[in-house]
Amino acid sequence: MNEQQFPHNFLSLLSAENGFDEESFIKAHQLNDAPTAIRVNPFKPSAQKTDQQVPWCADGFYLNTRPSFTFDPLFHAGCYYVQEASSMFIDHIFKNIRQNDAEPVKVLDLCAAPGGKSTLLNSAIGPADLLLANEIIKTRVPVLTDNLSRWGQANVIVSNNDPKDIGRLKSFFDIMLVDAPCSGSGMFRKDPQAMNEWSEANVELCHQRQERILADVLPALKEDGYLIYSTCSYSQQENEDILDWLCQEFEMESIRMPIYKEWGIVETKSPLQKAWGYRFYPGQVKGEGLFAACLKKKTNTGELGTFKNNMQQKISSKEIDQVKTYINNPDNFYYFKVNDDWLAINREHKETLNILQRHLYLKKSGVRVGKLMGKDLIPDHELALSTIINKDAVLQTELNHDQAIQYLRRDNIDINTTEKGWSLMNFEGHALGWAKLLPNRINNYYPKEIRIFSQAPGKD
Ligand SMILES: C[S@@+](CC[C@H](N)C(=O)[O-])C[C@H]1O[C@@H](n2cnc3c(N)ncnc32)[C@H](O)[C@@H]1O
Repeated sequence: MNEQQFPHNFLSLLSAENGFDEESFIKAHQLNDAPTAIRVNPFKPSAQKTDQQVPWCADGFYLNTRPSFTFDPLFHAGCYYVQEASSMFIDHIFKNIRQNDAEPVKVLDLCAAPGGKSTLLNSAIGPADLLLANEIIKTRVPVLTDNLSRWGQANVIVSNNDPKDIGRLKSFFDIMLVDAPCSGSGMFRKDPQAMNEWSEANVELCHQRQERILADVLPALKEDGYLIYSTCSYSQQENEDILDWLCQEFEMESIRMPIYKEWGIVETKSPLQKAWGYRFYPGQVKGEGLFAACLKKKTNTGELGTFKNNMQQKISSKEIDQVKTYINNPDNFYYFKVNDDWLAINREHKETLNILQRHLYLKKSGVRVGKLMGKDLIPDHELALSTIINKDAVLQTELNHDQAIQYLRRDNIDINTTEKGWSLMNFEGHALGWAKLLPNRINNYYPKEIRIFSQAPGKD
């Protein structure tokens, strides 16, 4: 790639940015050697072969080669997420603003699909904290719920709403991440096609949409709450200009982040000198293009009104006791039903769940445990992947790599077993899902929608 191959005017605009090194940027795009990185799941430790740590994220690691993740059962078990390294800077920001704050927090990830930053935030929060991961586009919600189900936590809710709907939850969240839809120039190296769609007119459209999204959702942030704003664009209109606008229109206060020179991140000051931002340029950092910043809200937008809780279904304590046998530390959770399904969420979140059920379209709430059929539980896939399951209450079958791939393809599995009943199908001790062991066959219950379709291991 040479400089002529970037979209018209793209490089000339970028070269005006302080701290931008054009030569290393062009070279990084010419070499086309985007680093591969994963972020490990702290709740599902596994023997990952990792090479070098991502400097701004303790769970992030670069890999020297890009393996076929599709054919790695540990990927399907939720032991790690494949995420480009710059994005993991959100972890650094989150840990800095959470440092001295022992109070539980409600965290919103507004533009969440496919869930890279949601799984990151889910790792960073504790059980008494809650994450609401929202995605406006309905068809993008399943991938978000699948990724969060793999992560295995019960302190997470997924919604499918417009930012305006969320904005009605006045002063509800302590921290919100707006990883805004943008013109995407930061992904040019990984996705050269994105260059064809880039134009100054589109940057302007994205800028307007970013302002609209932020104005709609900001009422939901508490006074003294934090907004983390990020894009994968290099354009000042989508980045520093947005920060100036937030400071001017909403009296927000910029929070400066500690960074080390050797990380290669460029700290910027917005044109009106109101805010700090953090820019990631390929060639200067080991990662893709990213912009991130953090601001504190200094105004009060009122409170959400109170209301009577009359939405809960009547449920029998006998049934709850039955469900509890499948859960570790069962008294830590609140159990509820949605249609015939039993779900569990960390008990601190009962009230919050109730409020969110009233205001939003919830697509996942805590962990779906399964359906009760008389004395039996028909276990849900989410339960298998969760870290709250009581593994002593169920059968477990350890699979080798070939058997695990057969299972993940939803094929017949070649195993000899004399056990009968529902069994977790494990790989290296990590559950992949359920199968039912019958006297003369095994029924494979891996969900059809997420099974492996490709036949031969290859690069993905
Ligand atoms: C940069 S992507 C988010 C990536 C995600 N945070 C991650 O780390 O995996 C932006 C998301 O914003 C969503 N989006 C698009 N238009 C939107 C709008 N008007 N309001 C809110 N979200 C929107 C897109 O569907 C997309 O999922």
